[in-house]
Amino acid sequence: MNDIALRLTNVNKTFNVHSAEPVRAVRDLSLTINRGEIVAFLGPNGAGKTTSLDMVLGLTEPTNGTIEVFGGTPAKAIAAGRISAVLQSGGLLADLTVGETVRMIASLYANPLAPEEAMSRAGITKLEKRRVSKCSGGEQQRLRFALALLPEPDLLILDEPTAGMDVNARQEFWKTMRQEARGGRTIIFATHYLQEADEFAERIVMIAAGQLIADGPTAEIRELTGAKTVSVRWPNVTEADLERLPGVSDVVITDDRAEFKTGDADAAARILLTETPATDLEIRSAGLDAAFTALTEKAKEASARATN
Ligand SMILES: Nc1ncnc2c1ncn2[C@@H]1O[C@H](COP(=O)(O)OP(=O)(O)OP(=O)(O)O)[C@@H](O)[C@H]1O
Repeated sequence: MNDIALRLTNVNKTFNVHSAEPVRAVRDLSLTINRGEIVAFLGPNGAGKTTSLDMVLGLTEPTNGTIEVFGGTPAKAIAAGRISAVLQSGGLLADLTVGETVRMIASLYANPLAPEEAMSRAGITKLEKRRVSKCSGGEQQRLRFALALLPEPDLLILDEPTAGMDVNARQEFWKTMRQEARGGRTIIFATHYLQEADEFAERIVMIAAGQLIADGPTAEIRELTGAKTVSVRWPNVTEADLERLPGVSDVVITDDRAEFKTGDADAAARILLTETPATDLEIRSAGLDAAFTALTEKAKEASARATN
């Protein structure tokens, strides 16, 4: 059996090709996603996430390059009910109730999941009789999720699925989604919430200015910046004491502790523990936020070099 769910090969999408200012929304994107993976497309506004996912969903065509979903075209995968999506907005009729909406969409499929089951899995059974117009943003997202489950897709695409949800709703949503993933679905979601990618995805594909800037397991992406935060207990320490350590920056001294960043945490730790009064040493990897900023800067520099 072929284990590949999605393969993009040198995909480009340029809007307004013939205008004076074409927009290169996606540039030479190549990646392979296997069945059962949970992947976050992470990037700032305008990075090209929605455009990439729209192409996977067959809503727009690449300018060039190829996209294969389960070995065929996106259109074929959609027709077979193997791929479905929870998109950012739109697509709901305000005057229908939640139950009517789910039953109506279910009637369009040959072998859908039972509407009650879809509502139950999306956690909206209690909302069955409520009009869509009266549902909160988060509840409407759950309804879209119930609709996406109807064809029992192998690949679920979620474009900023928790936009408009508060913290509790967001956590509930991801709890449901984890259960779906355990059932063997491939899940790809776009987000600019670094924490969401960090907590939920197994793999992060970082995109900035239409280009892939990093791709790997979540922990690996966090490691990519190299910089680590070192914290030690050292009463009466001064900034001058820390300056002799390698690559120190961002020093913060509070009460009896000092915290700083360094690109060579091992060397700093060796000196701290053998040549100074420092004790209780902790080393942390930089957060995803820092990794993202550093990688975006690197991508900008690379892009500037390429165009100069
Ligand atoms: N139909 C279009 N015509 C012209 N430009 C477009 C079109 N759709 C998107 N773009 C441009 O393509 C770039 C990528 O947009 P896209 O919506 O894919 O980014 P995104 O990463 O999903 O951003 P966000 O997080 O804000 O949703 C942006 O510069 C956007 O303005």
